[in-house]
Amino acid sequence: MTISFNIGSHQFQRPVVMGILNLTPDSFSDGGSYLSPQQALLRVEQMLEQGADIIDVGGESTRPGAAAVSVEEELARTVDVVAEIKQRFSCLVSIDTSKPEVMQQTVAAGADIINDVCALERPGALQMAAECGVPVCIMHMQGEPRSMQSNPHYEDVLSEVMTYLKQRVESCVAAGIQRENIIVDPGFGFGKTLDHNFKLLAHLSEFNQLGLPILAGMSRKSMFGKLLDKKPTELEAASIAGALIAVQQGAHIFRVHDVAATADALRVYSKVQMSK
Ligand SMILES: Cn1cnc2c(O)nc(N)nc21
Repeated sequence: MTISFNIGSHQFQRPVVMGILNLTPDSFSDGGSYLSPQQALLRVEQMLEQGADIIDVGGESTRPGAAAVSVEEELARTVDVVAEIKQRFSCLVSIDTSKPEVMQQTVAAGADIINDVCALERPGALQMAAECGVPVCIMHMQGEPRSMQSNPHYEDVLSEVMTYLKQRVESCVAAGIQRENIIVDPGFGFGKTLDHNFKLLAHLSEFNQLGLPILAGMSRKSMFGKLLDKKPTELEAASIAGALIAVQQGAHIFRVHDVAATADALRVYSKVQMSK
C-alpha cells in the first residue's frame, strides 16, 4: 500500500519533506543563525538538493517563550524571500504565520500554502485564508507560545486534540475553505508535556479518521531533547526515528531541519511499502 494524497491541486505519491527556513534571530534549534536573504536562498538551494518538496518560511519564532514580532517586521523578513524563492526554484513554499496581513502579502508573492500554528484563530485569519484560496495547515496549540509550556494539562490529550482539529476543520469549511485544501497537525511541543507528545505520537494513526493529510513537526524538539538529555543540534537520529514512526502511522508531511537524513529515511520506508 503506497501513500497517495493531495495538498490542494498538488498530488503526491510519497511522504513529503517540508524544510524549515527560519528567518528569525531566536529560533530554538538553529537560533542565532540570523539569515540574510542571500544566506536564506543558499539554505533553500541546499534543502532542495537534499530532497525537500516544500520550504516553510517563518518570520516569527514559535518556540516556547518566543517574543512576539510586529506585522511590519514579519512582512519585512518574509515577503521578498518568498518571492525570490518562487522566482528561482520550482518548489512549493509554505508561509509559517498567524497574521492575516502576512498571509495576504506572502501568498501574493507566491506562497502556495499557509501554515498557521494558531489554526487561523487570530482575528481576520480565517477570512483571509479563505480569500487567499491556498491550502492551509491547521495545528493544535494549547495556549500561546510565550506561556504554553508553563503547565500543559489535558483530561485526555488525544481526544482533546482530535476534537479541536475537527472543530477547526468545520470552521474552515464554514468560512469557505475547501476541505481538500486542509492539512491537520497535532502540534508536537505546543502546550504539551513530554508524555503528551509521546502519547500523540503513539496514537498518531487515530488522526487518519479526519480523512485529511497529516503534518508532523517533531524535528529537534524538546520531546526528544528531554528524553535523551541532549541539545537540539544532537537530535537528528531521534528526529528521524520520530518521522519514521509517524509515517508508519499514516502521516504525510514532515517538517524538519535535517532534510537529507529525513528524505533518505522516508525513501527507505517507501521502498519497503512498494515491496509488500
Ligand atoms: C512553525 N512550526 C513549528 N513547529 C511546527 C509544527 O509542529 N507544525 C507546524 N505545522 N508548524 C510548526
